Amino acid sequence: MASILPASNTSMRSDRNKYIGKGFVHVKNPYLDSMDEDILYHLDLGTKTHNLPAMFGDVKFVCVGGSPNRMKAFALFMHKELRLEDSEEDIKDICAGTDRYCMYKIGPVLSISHGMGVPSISIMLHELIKLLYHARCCDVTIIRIGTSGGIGIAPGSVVITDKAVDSFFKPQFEQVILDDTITRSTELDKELAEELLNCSKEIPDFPTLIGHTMCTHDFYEGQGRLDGALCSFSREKGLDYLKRAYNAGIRNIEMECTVFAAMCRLCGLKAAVVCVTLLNRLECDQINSPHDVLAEYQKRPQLLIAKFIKQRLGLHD
Ligand SMILES: O=P(O)(O)O[C@H]1O[C@H](CO)[C@@H](O)[C@H]1O
Ligand SMILES: O=c1cc[nH]c(=O)[nH]1
Repeated sequence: MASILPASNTSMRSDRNKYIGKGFVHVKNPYLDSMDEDILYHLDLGTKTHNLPAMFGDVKFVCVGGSPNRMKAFALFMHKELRLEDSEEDIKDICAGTDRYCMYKIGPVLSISHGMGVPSISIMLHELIKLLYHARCCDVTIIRIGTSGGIGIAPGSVVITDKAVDSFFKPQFEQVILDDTITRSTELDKELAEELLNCSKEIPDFPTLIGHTMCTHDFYEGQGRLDGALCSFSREKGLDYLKRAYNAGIRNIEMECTVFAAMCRLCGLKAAVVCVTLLNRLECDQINSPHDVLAEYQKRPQLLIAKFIKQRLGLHD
């Protein structure tokens, strides 16, 4: 897969402005184009060392999720679903030179892991978005396929996010930049969410709903759990918070959706968040379903996204 550039082909200063608009992925950084080289350190890729347009120019769908194993499994699944001619052994981790993230390319689909939490996904997204920009990708759809804690819905339900909200139930992402806090919108693509919901209706016994998703900066206290190493509130207070979240339209809690929505929106990527729920937080804090049940739950967003991508590509089951 690696396409290494000859030493002479090093300039980044091509006419980049023409790629803004028209569905091209763009960056909002006046300094980038004046750099002679851009090293995507955590992806082990770079503009001088790799021919990014040749390697990634045809990417139309990017799927991201926390776990490296899940994203490898998704890549292998997509390879089967798209019935590509190359063999399964050809699917190699493009980022094998770093153990921060993994990345697989299956035809027009890129599958990438992002680790847990806002800082981890944010670093990956900076470099991924620059990668798509350097590769001159256009009309890219990006989907986070994750796990989450449900609120007031049956475990195993798939939630398609309409609004990504913070711990105060606000549809915004606050980023500390230098010693200032700036607020970015977390609006997601409504049509894409509806398209995904319609797609889910074609899969038998597939509980799916559209709802708000809350992003927290902690799995334990931040999500109202009583079972962390620290807990500074009462059972009643924790439950009251979760009930208020439910009444505000929140149906699940995870740890990346707000920064994901904010960054993708600013850079011209149509984005969706599709997470399965592993438990009902109004009933318990611990994830206690058997391993095989959890493994099957984790596959649900993958099934839906595979169906969606095949529909978009005009492939039928
Ligand atoms: O299943 P993933 O994609 O890792 O996402 C969820 O799971 C992790 C916590 O277990 C957090 O990263 C949360 O957002
Ligand atoms: O409860 C949960 C389950 C998965 N991921 C989360 O962030 N919270």
